[in-house]
Amino acid sequence: MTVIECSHLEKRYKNGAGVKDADFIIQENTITGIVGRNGSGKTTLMKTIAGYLKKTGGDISVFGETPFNSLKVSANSMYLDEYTVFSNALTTKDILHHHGRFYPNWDADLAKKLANYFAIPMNVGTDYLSKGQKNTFFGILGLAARCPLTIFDEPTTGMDASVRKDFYRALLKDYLAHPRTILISSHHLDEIDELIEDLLLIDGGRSILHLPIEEVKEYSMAVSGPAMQVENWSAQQDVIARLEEKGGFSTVIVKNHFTAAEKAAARDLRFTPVSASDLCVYLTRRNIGGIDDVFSNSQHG
Ligand SMILES: Nc1ncnc2c1ncn2[C@@H]1O[C@H](COP(=O)(O)OP(=O)(O)OP(=O)(O)O)[C@@H](O)[C@H]1O
Repeated sequence: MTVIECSHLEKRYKNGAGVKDADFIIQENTITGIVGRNGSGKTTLMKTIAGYLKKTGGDISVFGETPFNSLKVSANSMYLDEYTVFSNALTTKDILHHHGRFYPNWDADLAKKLANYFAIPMNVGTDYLSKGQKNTFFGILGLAARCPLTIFDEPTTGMDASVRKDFYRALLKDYLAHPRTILISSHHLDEIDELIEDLLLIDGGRSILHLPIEEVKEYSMAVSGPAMQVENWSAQQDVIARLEEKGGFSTVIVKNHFTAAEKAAARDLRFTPVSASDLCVYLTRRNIGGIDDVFSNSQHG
């Protein structure tokens, strides 16, 4: 069953930024990683899916309804980010209790065990938790609620490395036991590429790649060697990026759909796989040079 369908979706703010053209379908019971550079539109997209923001163009359907002002979408989805706010009159224990009253699939035992494992204080308001504890607590809410659609917007902000690892493991274990539709955004694709099934890459407000993560890992190849040979060989290929030439050697990133004969013709060239995370970097590169260029020839004037 389709849970989310976006067709040329737009959610533009007054300044023109936001989501400009999102086009994808997400099926029930999948974990999708949403990645993209800072400011690419991930949060805007996820908040539009959750019904927090109203689209300005195109189409969006979540559980068959336009999400903005939809009771069905709010009852069946949960959006969590680091800015989630609860009244300080409520302790963390109270918040767990109230979630149990609101979310029909709430697993109170799991929430309690996770809070205990992650050493979350239970007798304070969320303002008294550290940044990492607060986000871990929100992560626990997202897991224990077992909402049909759960949206984690950069859930591991502030978590230390071992908490991040444990959180993702808890997420995977609970998802396998209780499949539902999960969206998770992250700037660290290499941390979630074993967890997610599909990847949605956003760039400049547009969805530019939506594929199973295993296909993303096979999507491209780095081809290196003497610059002239690389140039000649790649002339007939789909080139994604050309890396800086050094000492007469160069590397191109090409789509991995060349034939065996084409590969055999590239005798002196070296083929290396490109990780999903590196591919996303190449697909969203800006042609504005590197950070070193900011400092070169300027003398700060
Ligand atoms: N309330 C707002 N009003 C105007 N522009 C906004 C607003 N919120 C976000 N934007 C702009 O919309 C664009 C997308 O922002 P968004 O927060 O969705 O990106 P993001 O991919 O989640 O970024 P990050 O990875 O840094 O969290 C950015 O250019 C941002 O400056």
